[in-house]
Amino acid sequence: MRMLLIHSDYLEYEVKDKALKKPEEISEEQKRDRLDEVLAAFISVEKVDEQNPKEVVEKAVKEIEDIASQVKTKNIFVYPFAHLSSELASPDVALKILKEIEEKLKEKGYNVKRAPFGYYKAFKLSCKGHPLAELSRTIIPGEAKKE
Ligand SMILES: C[C@@H](O)[C@H](N)C(=O)N[C@H]1[C@@H](O)[C@H](n2cnc3c(N)ncnc32)O[C@@H]1CO
Repeated sequence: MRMLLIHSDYLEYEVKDKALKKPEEISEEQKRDRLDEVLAAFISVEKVDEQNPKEVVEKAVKEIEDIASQVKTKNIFVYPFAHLSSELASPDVALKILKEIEEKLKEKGYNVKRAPFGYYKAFKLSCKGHPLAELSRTIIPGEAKKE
């Protein structure tokens, strides 16, 4: 799994077209959304993650929690982003893993939104620009490498 984490004044998106034959079904409200004072986690789920989805979810949640506490926010935007890797996991596995990351963070008391899966989306982001505002993480079942 590859994650790009951006601490932002806000992240807002608007769903445009389908990017998969069968994207995630979404409600009218999910077609656009916004979160302020947010840690945006752009996530590419990779083929290697299919070997142990449970472990990858746990490690991703731990990394996100770690950074969220350093930048002092409880607002997390889980954003499916297929552009951080050339070895992508299948859409089914990727969606399952992203939903589990969302659920685990909610269980831990974070205010979490997840952008819809399988679409082209317009988005606006306002990176805060402090030293910890732009980070990346690589998570591989069995180990997690930091940037
Ligand atoms: C396209 C661009 O504007 C948009 N931002 C986009 O990336 N859309 C992606 C993800 O929502 C999702 N998706 C499919 N496979 C994966 C995967 N392995 N990991 C994460 N997302 C995935 O399916 C879309 C097409 O790849």
